[in-house]
Amino acid sequence: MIEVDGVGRSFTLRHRRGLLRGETRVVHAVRDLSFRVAPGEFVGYLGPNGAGKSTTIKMLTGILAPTTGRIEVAGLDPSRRRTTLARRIGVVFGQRTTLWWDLPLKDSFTLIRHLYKVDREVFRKRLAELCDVLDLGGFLDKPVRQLSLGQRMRGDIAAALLHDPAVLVLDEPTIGLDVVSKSAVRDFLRDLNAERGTTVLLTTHDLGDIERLCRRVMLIDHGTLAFDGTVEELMATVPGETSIEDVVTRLYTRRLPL
Ligand SMILES: Nc1ncnc2c1ncn2[C@@H]1O[C@H](COP(=O)(O)OP(=O)(O)OP(=O)(O)O)[C@@H](O)[C@H]1O
Repeated sequence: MIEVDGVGRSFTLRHRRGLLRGETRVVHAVRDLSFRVAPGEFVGYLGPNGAGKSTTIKMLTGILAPTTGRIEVAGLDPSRRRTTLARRIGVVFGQRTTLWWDLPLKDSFTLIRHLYKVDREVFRKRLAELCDVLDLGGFLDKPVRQLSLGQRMRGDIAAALLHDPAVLVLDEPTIGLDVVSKSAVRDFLRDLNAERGTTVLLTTHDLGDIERLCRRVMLIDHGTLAFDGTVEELMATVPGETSIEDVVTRLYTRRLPL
């Protein structure tokens, strides 16, 4: 479902002031990244700040084109077929909303139905299902700007799934949520993956998300893939440690690759 082969992405920065004014510097955000995600997998994508996670997600969703290498998501090259790909994937950015701020939540959903050309009857059924499992009924008529963070996040997740995508990419979907909202979002994602077989790639700094949801975890550092295996294999990389938080802290601070 996701194929990444030898992918790199660099950014060229030009110094605007000071002694180096006019000189350029190249930042290699991602280098020689390769992995595959099979249909129905639920994969965690971990890494310290600045490791290259968001850059990877932007390339998977077609927002950025890779400088080198090849990417295929749901059979398409994301940067060349972004519009077609949008019908096959759902994307949730925890730190910003894709909903219309001033409109009632349900109006955002209707706009999305038109954008994605979802059949009216299919949409009605899907929205009813999502309202039920994500418990959206109490705030469908409220403008998005009046929603709490937990309500907004559930709205964003519903919006990403209205067109029933085969792949869901989540960038920190539980950031800032209280324990109850977090648990509701996690339960929903687990059921979605188990029952509908949706492929999920999850970026998070919350290791509880990884523990509760992901069988497989990939770890990126300095733009390269440093670990790819099961959570148990990840734990075994630091013998004697029993908490995933301690293991990941040790790995980040010892500097990767493993
Ligand atoms: N548009 C850009 N221009 C220049 N440098 C960039 C750009 N986007 C990302 N970078 C750099 O690429 C590197 C990887 O950034 P990226 O945002 O992918 O990291 P991340 O793993 O998502 O970090 P975080 O956990 O803090 O969100 C960083 O050094 C960052 O400064």
